[in-house]
Amino acid sequence: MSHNYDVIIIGSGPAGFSCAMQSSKFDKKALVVESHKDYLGGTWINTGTVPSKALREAAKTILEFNDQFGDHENKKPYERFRMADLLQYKQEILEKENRKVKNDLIKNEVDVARGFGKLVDEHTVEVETHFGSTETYTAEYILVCTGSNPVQPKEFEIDNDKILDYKSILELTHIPRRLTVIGSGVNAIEYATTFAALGTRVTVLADSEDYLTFLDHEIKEQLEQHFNDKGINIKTDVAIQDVEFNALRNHTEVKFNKKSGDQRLQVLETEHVLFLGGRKPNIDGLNLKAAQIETDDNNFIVTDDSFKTNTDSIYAAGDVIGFPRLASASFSQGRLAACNMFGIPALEVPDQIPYGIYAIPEISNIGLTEKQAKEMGMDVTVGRAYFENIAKADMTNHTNGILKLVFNSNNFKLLGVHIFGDEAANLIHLGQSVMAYDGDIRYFINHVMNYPTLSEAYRIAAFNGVNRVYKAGVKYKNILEDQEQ
Ligand SMILES: Cc1cc2nc3c(=O)[nH]c(=O)nc-3n(C[C@H](O)[C@H](O)[C@H](O)COP(=O)(O)OP(=O)(O)OC[C@H]3O[C@@H](n4cnc5c(N)ncnc54)[C@H](O)[C@@H]3O)c2cc1C
Ligand SMILES: NC(=O)c1ccc[n+]([C@@H]2O[C@H](COP(=O)([O-])OP(=O)(O)OC[C@H]3O[C@@H](n4cnc5c(N)ncnc54)[C@H](O)[C@@H]3O)[C@@H](O)[C@H]2O)c1
Repeated sequence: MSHNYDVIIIGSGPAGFSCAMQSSKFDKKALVVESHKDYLGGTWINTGTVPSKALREAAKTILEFNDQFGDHENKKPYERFRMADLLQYKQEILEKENRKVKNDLIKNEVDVARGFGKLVDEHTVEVETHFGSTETYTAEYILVCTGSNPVQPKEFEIDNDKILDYKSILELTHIPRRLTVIGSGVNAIEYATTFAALGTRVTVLADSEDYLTFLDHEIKEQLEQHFNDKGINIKTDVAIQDVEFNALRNHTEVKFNKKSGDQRLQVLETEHVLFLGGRKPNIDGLNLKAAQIETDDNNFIVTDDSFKTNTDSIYAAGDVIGFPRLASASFSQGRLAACNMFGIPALEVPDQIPYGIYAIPEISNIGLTEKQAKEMGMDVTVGRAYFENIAKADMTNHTNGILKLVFNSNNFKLLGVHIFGDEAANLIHLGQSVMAYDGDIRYFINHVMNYPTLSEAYRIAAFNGVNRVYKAGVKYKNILEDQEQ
């Protein structure tokens, strides 16, 4: 049977975009269906990764300026900088990234259908356009990559004025003096530090006993120290009872209690509340049952390692299939889905992927934490470098940071890298490459690296680790010679 397209891709986020591009490079005819009226790029470009990071970069610049040159007018950033300028900066970047996606699709002859897509059967997608008409398309394969949307709070309502969510925080008209963030995921920590950088007094309320539990314990300690220094107050194990704007007192009240210990009701007065309580897959209205697509208990679409669902012609990728729900991973998943559909050999997404938290400063990690490695019975040693000992960090005034290497004490194989500090999300890739090629930490000693750079932290941490194994420095020569043989 002949179809209109080789592949129909429902959703134009990173998973859909990369599947479309890879399919087109394979000379396959692709159609992207996107329900957003104006923009391509999904959460990635419009409400998630790109705008939140653009806002963060603007806040970081303001912080750096204040830290480096002082606050001579004795004013807080929220009194000196206009949120409108920050928002305009974010908007310009968002528009720029949107144009790139649009142009790339045009250049690669990928068709785009604007409207809400739903499955009719294993090869057919119906698109309801914004004008109320319906178009039907068929393809040999379909990729479902519809992303995710915010979970709504149970205890109160988002009014998008005083009580904000993922989207409305990006439209805030002024820098608040006080902000309460509800949630304790990556997003909550990123926004908490972004607004703290702008001079906002931030409180984070987390429903769990702990947060960011995947971090190495020393990185977490650094983060908590940083929260103390910046006056960011984190309350864990909290049950929210209500959030309400009090017009008489002109502030927003958050009523909550601790889940254990003293459970008396507490009231927090704040200017704005930002609810970041997690996200759920976009499957409503997709009519997955028309193609008997299986979902798990949390409504994420189930796929195998090739991103194929239980129906042979239908693949799924990105947030809609669950963990790790990152733009970074979604790009790879979408591309690999295209390779697998069209029988082009490709490597799988490696087990070890880096995680980047764009707090100010950044946090990034890959591989085993020190505790995990020890729990697995491995003989491990760690090497540390503190940014205060790195010349580049002095020059850029970013001396608050640590890079920690976790490695096998017997053969120096690198098992994990954990960084807290400026450019951590970028720096991690050097460690990632060494790990991917099964390398050991002597790489960082034996290779000449540009100077001054923050990458010097790898060299210092490697020396520190080797020292620790050999206790005294006298055995360096042997170690380095061993490796050359
Ligand atoms: C605030 C925030 C910050 C983030 N920061 C980062 C970060 O720094 N790094 C990182 O790696 N990840 C980050 N993420 C996560 C990242 O944005 C997502 O993992 C990624 O966008 C998921 O990509 P996707 O392709 O699955 O879906 P999306 O990007 O969500 O795109 C899905 C698209 O499908 C469309 N769609 C949905 N249903 C239909 C339908 N039925 N018909 C047609 N179209 C439909 C939607 O309109 C949307 O455009 C962040 C997320 C948020 C919320
Ligand atoms: N740098 C990055 O890579 C990056 C940045 C931001 C977001 N993301 C991704 O976007 C997605 C969403 O991230 P997120 O951090 O918003 O969500 P999340 O699901 O990671 O975390 C939400 C947290 O909020 C808590 N929570 C939920 N309801 C609550 C309530 N009523 N009171 C107090 N706490 C409550 C939950 O226990 C959970 O810990 C994730 O997939 C994340 O990985 C990635």
